[in-house]
Amino acid sequence: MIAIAGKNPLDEFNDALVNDALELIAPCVAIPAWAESLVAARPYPTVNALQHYASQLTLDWGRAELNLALAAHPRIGEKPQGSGKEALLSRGEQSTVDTQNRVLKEALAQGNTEYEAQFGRVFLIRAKGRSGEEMLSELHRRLNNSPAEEEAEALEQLRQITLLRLEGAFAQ
Ligand SMILES: NC(=O)NC1=NC(=O)NC1=O
Repeated sequence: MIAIAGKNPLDEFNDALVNDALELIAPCVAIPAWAESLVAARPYPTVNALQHYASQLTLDWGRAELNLALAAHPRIGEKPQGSGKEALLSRGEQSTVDTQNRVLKEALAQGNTEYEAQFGRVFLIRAKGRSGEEMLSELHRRLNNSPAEEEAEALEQLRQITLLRLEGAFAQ
């Protein structure tokens, strides 16, 4: 949440120095080029215009961006560690996962291990609004994807996570 006394988040972002503006949106996704392009196109007349351009920029993402971004996304079902903004956001997004449910927790851990063995990267899913059970069934479904299908699905989930975080950062 970009909250500086008195100014609305959009004005704050538009008026900020480049490095401050980059810092404001860095927690959305760990893809520097995305943040740099978004900051370079300031000022934005509305939050909608900002979000539209941010969404357009995500269409260029491929495997390299996916692998870059995954470093900042803890596994589903593992309590996101760390004190950074990303960890805070991840904890919020994953708050629906009932980590007290040992059976679910173990099934997610098992699924994550299988997924990583099969696709060579962390399973990524937009967790906000999804229960742990829903994410487990999505994980099982996606284990049947081909590598190409799965890369496309993972990228779409990364786009959703990123744009939801951006929305949150500019919410009044
Ligand atoms: N591996 C993941 O899917 N992680 C995450 N999904 C989210 O929506 N937030 C995360 O940290």
